[in-house]
Amino acid sequence: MNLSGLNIVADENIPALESLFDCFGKITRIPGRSMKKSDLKEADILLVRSVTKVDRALLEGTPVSFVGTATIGTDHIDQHWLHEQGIGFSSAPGCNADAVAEYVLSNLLLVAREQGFDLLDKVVGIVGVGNVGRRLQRRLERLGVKLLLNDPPRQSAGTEGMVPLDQLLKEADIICLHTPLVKDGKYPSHHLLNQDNLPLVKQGAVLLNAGRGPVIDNTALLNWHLIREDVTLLLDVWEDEPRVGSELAERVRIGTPHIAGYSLDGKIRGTWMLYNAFCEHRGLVPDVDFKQCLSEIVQPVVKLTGKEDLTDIIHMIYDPADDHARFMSSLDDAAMQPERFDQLRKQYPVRREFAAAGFSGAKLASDLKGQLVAAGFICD
Ligand SMILES: NC(=O)c1ccc[n+]([C@@H]2O[C@H](COP(=O)([O-])OP(=O)(O)OC[C@H]3O[C@@H](n4cnc5c(N)ncnc54)[C@H](O)[C@@H]3O)[C@@H](O)[C@H]2O)c1
Ligand SMILES: O=C(O)[C@H](O)[C@H](O)COP(=O)(O)O
Repeated sequence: MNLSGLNIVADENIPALESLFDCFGKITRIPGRSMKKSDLKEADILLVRSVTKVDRALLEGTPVSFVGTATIGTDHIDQHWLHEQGIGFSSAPGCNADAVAEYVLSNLLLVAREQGFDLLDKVVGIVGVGNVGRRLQRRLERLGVKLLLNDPPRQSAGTEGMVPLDQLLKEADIICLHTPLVKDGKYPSHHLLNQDNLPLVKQGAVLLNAGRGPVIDNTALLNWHLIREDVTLLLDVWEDEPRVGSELAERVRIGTPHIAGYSLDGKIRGTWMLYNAFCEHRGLVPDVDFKQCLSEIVQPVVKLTGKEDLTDIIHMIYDPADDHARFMSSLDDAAMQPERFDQLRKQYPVRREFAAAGFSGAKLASDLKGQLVAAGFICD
């Protein structure tokens, strides 16, 4: 690596920055939500997360020549303007997709246990079958769950087996939203679920959104849910986050502060992907392996008594009820204050991905072992 002396300005919530970017120069960490042009007067590299709007207003007149976002979503970035200006750009596609798929699985198993149903008797509809949706599809299929898939952009590119959104809404018992937030073009997803199509949702269905808040019109959702309390809501993302109205929050079975993708593995993978992208941008050869970045993080160990089922084991690694309890205790009468929402995210406990788990104690029964492999654990 023969590059140093650059100024790197980064969101304070990006992990593993020092081990990956120290070699390029001086790192200044600042809060992403309030980042402004004056913070970037001398910046060569800007590294953000989803809470910083990166556009002409932020960057014009600054020396920034490379922008990276350690996230999957890119709706906060004006990529067109960056391209016009010749500013290098990278996001981190798929970096936390496993974490989101695991968040969904943990949530669905929680609801199944509470409501006394078996996921195998339900039809799960996945809207948006990209990095997240495909991982979820694979795990549910391997567990034997029936699926309906909707992804018009992929369908028009030739992928078979998709159904129209209205059909999915009418026929699925569980609906999971994993589209990006797109406001224009041929397949906009802004308010994809709205007052016109929410009434199509089946009696007693489960509706989960771990994409972006504005993919569901939250005002329409609240009004509809006042008369459709039979539908179980699981929301990780909110239309006006970091502000969340209590009226909607109090109607959800699981409400979380946009943390579906917050595994430590996923966050560090995001930083590592930006490191690789920056090396490529400057014609450098990367020399840090992803495994090296994780080497000092403690491995979670599941201690088995022999009585656990799949839900128990998954919830030993990640139980969404804990996040929900923290979220609800942060609501005041009218709303979740933006500072509190951000604080919950900043102080998020270490969460590892299923594949990182080790096992001790009782031997795994072979049928449970098969389910764990299907769910994304590696347990040989
Ligand atoms: N809650 C979280 O913590 C979290 C974490 C990661 C990603 N996300 C969000 O989830 C989104 C999806 O992530 P991904 O990695 O799967 O992205 P991806 O780009 O790999 O896949 C998105 C898929 O959605 C499809 N799509 C686009 N517009 C659509 C529409 N109108 N209707 C149906 N399908 C549509 C695309 O064709 C694509 O296949 C991200 O853009 C991000 O906004 C949220
Ligand atoms: O797009 C993504 O990757 C996720 O939504 C990500 O988890 C957002 O986290 P943030 O950047 O807001 O910390």
